[in-house]
Amino acid sequence: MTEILLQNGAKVTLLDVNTSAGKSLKEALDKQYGREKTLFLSCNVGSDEQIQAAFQKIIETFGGIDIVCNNAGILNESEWEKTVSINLLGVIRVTYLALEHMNKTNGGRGGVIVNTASLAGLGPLLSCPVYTATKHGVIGFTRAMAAASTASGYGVRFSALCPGFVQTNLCSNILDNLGQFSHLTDATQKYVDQGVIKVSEVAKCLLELVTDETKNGEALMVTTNIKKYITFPTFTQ
Ligand SMILES: NC(=O)C1=CN([C@@H]2O[C@H](COP(=O)(O)OP(=O)(O)OC[C@H]3O[C@@H](n4cnc5c(N)ncnc54)[C@H](O)[C@@H]3O)[C@@H](O)[C@H]2O)C=CC1
Ligand SMILES: CCCCCC(=O)CC\C=C/C=C/C=C/[C@@H](O)[C@@H](O)CCCC(=O)O
Repeated sequence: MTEILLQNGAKVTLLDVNTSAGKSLKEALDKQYGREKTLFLSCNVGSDEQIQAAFQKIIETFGGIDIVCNNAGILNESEWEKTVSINLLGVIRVTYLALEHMNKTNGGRGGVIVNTASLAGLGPLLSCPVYTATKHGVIGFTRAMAAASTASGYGVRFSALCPGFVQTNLCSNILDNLGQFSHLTDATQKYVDQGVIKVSEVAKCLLELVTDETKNGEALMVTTNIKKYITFPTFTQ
């Protein structure tokens, strides 16, 4: 995701609780894109203070915040409260703190916030009900924020990215983290066996949500053979 943003002219700040991984990635990106194009800051999305400090440093370094990608996430059905704290509460926390800087009614210059949900945010994944709940929550929060932003004149677009299985560390460790639902490994594997998508495909979808200014309140589903904007039921007469 970082690379596609850099390739399209953005300067990118990487925020991650994993300091060693973040520093290593920064070193690699420096060689390819130049030291001035990226910044790495150690940051736990569970901490208001760390997020606020990071945003302050970003503004000092790059002058403002135009794009936020809430991508931090875990899957651990044993440590389910931590899963909620990071996957859902972290998205809400970062969004609200970013809005303080991006909101046009607050002196900001607007922008776009893309939240990484999941296919499990659109349908229940039986082996990880809490993960499923967090991702459903991310989609609901994102869509509500999009409507609130439009109605309030914030000038900030919000959309959710809903990938199927993607070849990453999280995907590699899934079956170890199903907790009381580990007996449903085979059922989960069934979905994995339907195909795993490349990170580059997800990144292209991110770029579309960032650059297409008509996209607000969207949930973009991407799997090995489907890419579609989800239509949700409406209840107003
Ligand atoms: N891998 C997959 O099959 C899919 C993943 N997703 C979502 O994509 C997002 C990225 O996950 P992956 O790249 O797959 O997993 P990953 O495990 O490779 O990356 C997750 C990143 O989040 C960071 N992180 C974890 N807790 C954090 C915290 N408290 N504060 C800051 N950073 C924290 C980790 O250090 C790691 O760098 C997650 O939200 C995940 O739920 C959605 C659909 C499919
Ligand atoms: C096991 C956790 C995976 C963590 C990474 C992901 O977020 C991957 C999500 C990938 C697939 C999710 C599939 C969800 C399927 C459900 O919607 C299922 O209920 C579909 C039922 C309807 C159907 O099969 O037609």
